[in-house]
Amino acid sequence: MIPLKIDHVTKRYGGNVAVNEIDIEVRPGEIFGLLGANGAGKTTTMRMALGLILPDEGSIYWKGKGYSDEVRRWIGYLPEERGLYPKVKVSEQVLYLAELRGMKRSKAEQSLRNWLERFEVPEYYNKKVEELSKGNQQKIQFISAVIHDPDILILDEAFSGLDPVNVELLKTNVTELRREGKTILFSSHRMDHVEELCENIIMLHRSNTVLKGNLRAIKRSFPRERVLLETERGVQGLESIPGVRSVKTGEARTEIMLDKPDAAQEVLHTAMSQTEVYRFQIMEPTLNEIFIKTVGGQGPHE
Ligand SMILES: Nc1ncnc2c1ncn2[C@@H]1O[C@H](COP(=O)(O)OP(=O)(O)OP(=O)(O)O)[C@@H](O)[C@H]1O
Repeated sequence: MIPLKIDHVTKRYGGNVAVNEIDIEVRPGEIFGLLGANGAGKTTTMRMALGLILPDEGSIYWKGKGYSDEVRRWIGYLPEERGLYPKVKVSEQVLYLAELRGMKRSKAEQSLRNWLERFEVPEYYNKKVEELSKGNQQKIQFISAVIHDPDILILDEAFSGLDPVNVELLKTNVTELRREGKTILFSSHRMDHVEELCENIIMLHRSNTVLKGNLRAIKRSFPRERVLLETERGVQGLESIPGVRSVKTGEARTEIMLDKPDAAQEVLHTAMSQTEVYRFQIMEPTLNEIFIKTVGGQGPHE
């Protein structure tokens, strides 16, 4: 049974289509990437996956079922806009949210203490939210999303506002949840995070699906237009090779962008005819490059 299935879903606001005929299936033990530029339809999709708004066409199934109170308890949500009350104690509000989702108080207390340990902040149990830094509030928000041990997790910009150490800590916990078999829908503008965590993705652009599938296969399907070159001495004349778009020479290496992937061999010949080549690598496109190419220069923002 697929834990989260978005089946041919369309959502309109007035006359505007916010999401057009999209299909998403997220399996157990999977982090599925939901990508798109501003206004592409990601939030609308997540709100439907949470059961907060209804599709106009198509259906959403959680473990094969339509939305109900039971389904609500299976879902954990980390919203992009953080919504903790500053004056209320961490334990009070997280335990309240856990009880709302059907958890017994004693079990919720134990779970909260475990999660605070996992995030290396056990002392926050009795602190007010306003006493915590923004990044640490983010950890508490994440804990609120997972405290009731949901099978389906919807994470919107999970790592925003965190320093690099805490990004790693949260990533470790997200991958641990994947290992436990959770089903995770992951929306982010950070393509490097998506590349690291997601096996499958969907890319939306102006409400439509423009790319979908296995990330490795998607990367293989795009032409390899970037060459890295490390040589003993500088190489002359790379710019004038037909099919070379640009040459950027840095301290230790040269990066060559190609219009025609075939030009790579001529780049290598030219370099070898002039000096010793330490490294020659034809690079796969990064997801960031694919994103920019696919959504027509409307790049992702941080
Ligand atoms: N409540 C609403 N009423 C009217 N239009 C809406 C509403 N919510 C979203 N839209 C429209 O639907 C489209 C998709 O918006 P959505 O918020 O889903 O995009 P997004 O991909 O989450 O963008 P962002 O990255 O900026 O958060 C946009 O054109 C937006 O203006």
